[in-house]
Amino acid sequence: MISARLLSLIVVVVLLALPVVGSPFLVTLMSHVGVSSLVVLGLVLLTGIGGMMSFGQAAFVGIAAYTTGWLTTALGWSPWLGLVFALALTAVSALAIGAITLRLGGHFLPLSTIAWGLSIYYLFGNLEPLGRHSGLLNIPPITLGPVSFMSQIAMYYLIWVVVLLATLFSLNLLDSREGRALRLLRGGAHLMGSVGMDTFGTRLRVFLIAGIFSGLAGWLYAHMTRFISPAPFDVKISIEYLLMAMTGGASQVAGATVGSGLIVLIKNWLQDFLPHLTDNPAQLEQVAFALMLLLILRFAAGGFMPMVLKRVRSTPRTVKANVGGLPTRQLPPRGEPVLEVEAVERRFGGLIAVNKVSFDVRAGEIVGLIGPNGAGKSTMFNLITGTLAVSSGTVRFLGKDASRLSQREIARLGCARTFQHVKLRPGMTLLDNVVSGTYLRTGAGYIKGGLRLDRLEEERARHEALLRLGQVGLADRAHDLAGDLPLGQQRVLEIARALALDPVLLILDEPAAGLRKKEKDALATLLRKLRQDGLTILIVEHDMDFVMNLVDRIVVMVFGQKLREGDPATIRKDPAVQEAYLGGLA
Ligand SMILES: Nc1ncnc2c1ncn2[C@@H]1O[C@H](COP(=O)(O)OP(=O)(O)OP(=O)(O)O)[C@@H](O)[C@H]1O
Repeated sequence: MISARLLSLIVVVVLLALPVVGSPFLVTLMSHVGVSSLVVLGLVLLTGIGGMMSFGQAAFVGIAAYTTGWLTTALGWSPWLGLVFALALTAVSALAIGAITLRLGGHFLPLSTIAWGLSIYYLFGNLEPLGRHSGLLNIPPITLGPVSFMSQIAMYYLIWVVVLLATLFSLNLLDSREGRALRLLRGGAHLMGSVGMDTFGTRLRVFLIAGIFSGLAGWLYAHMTRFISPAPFDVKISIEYLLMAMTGGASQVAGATVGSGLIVLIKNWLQDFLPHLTDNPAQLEQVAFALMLLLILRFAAGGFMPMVLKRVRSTPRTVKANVGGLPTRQLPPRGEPVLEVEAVERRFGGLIAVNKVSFDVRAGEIVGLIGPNGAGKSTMFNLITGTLAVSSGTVRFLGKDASRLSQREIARLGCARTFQHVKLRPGMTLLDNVVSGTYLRTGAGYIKGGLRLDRLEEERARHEALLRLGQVGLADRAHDLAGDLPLGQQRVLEIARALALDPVLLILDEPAAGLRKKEKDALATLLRKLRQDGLTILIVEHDMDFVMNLVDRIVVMVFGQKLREGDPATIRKDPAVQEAYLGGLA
């Protein structure tokens, strides 16, 4: 085992020493690895972590390269001004393309990036001022005061400084508030909305960051090679970038450099070796790459980095105490209406899942919503939390009409929920899953997160999360992965995440399912304690003993309608309710 710190130090020392000990050819090759790493780093964030496939990254590299290339050759501007305009144009293109395509689900996003990549490639090849397919020549080198980056060695150092800074920024970002939003993207919009995160905004921002990393690569590439033509910005090269990400380990930041290094070196070796085998080495190179892709998918789908990380020791960061708390909200006085559901209806085509149901929930009480399978309970929860839109009727939350509000807005008002089908990020620790619940109580954005200017707030959020984990009895497993918990305990973990929102109303969908008797008792004790502290709770649960001994009031639903409402003792004796449950309550 080697420590992560020592390994990083070794990498930096090797990179520093390489121009001294390596051949000029190796230095040039490694500069190309660095440029590719930047693009692939963006793909790690976008595809590996965010789950969005893009075949258009080479086009962003091209936009930046051509912008700086044209401005510095045709207008004679400084490469630094070229950088400003190259990044600005890349950012505007990424935002425009992202705004149009990122709402598309399934295969439409990758398909649209192919279309975009192809159109940009043909645009470069057909515009007279950009030199058509011959490209732009004599692009000037970068200079900084007396320092010129004309030599390959100077350029090498500049490129790797940028790569290391971008890598650090990405690592910091992933360990920040917005980075957690990015890591939750694969959990889906309902999970993100339930903790107040903006799915589309997060997708757009990471698309922008990946575009800017590609833009930086394009700027460096243009002033390194001093000549550009459309070929390196083709969709084929975008596929190569994806191959690099997969080879390194698409969800690992360090995988970007490792994957770029491996593919650039293999490509270089193939270019030396294949001419001995065939007269048409270029085509055989494509075949070799296709084979490599298949082999990686078959035998090492996670890429190279996870194998390395198994041998790297990293100790979890301790959670600091005495950092102060996050802001908390004032709970409404006991007995005041928190939730008012009035004649709410939800149709799915011809099916009426919830049919003009009305009830209310008052501050400081626990209300149970029960009914046989398919009665419409989960649909009702989804209507209350904004996960589904009501067909008609009104949902009022703290006196405010919330019928048309989004999930995020309802979460912001103080409504936190758990899900019938658990929604957690299994590859994140328990602590990180719960910290994601503090999203609305914290404010650090991308810049603060990436530059690590968010530490005090982050420590407070982590402290808060540990307290919530302690409340549900999971503090000793804070640094374990959520996916390692049994399903019943994952439901309890969802409660801790919901509590981290500092809610007024806690909505629990079958929280006791999968728990053992002792764990159910502990959960009931926790919910009673929360009620005592003034929290309002609405709960769907099939375990009748659990519900009857816990709640103050029960609403019974059958076939989408409200059948009865009353205290547990009355409901237990009600013949209509017993009939609905086929004698199950008697
Ligand atoms: N998205 C949907 N599209 C179509 N029909 C749906 C949808 N969601 C729920 N339904 C239907 O609405 C009805 C109520 O379902 P719902 O899941 O709300 O019931 P439930 O009381 O929560 O049941 P269970 O206890 O089994 O979870 C069912 O007939 C279900 O098939």
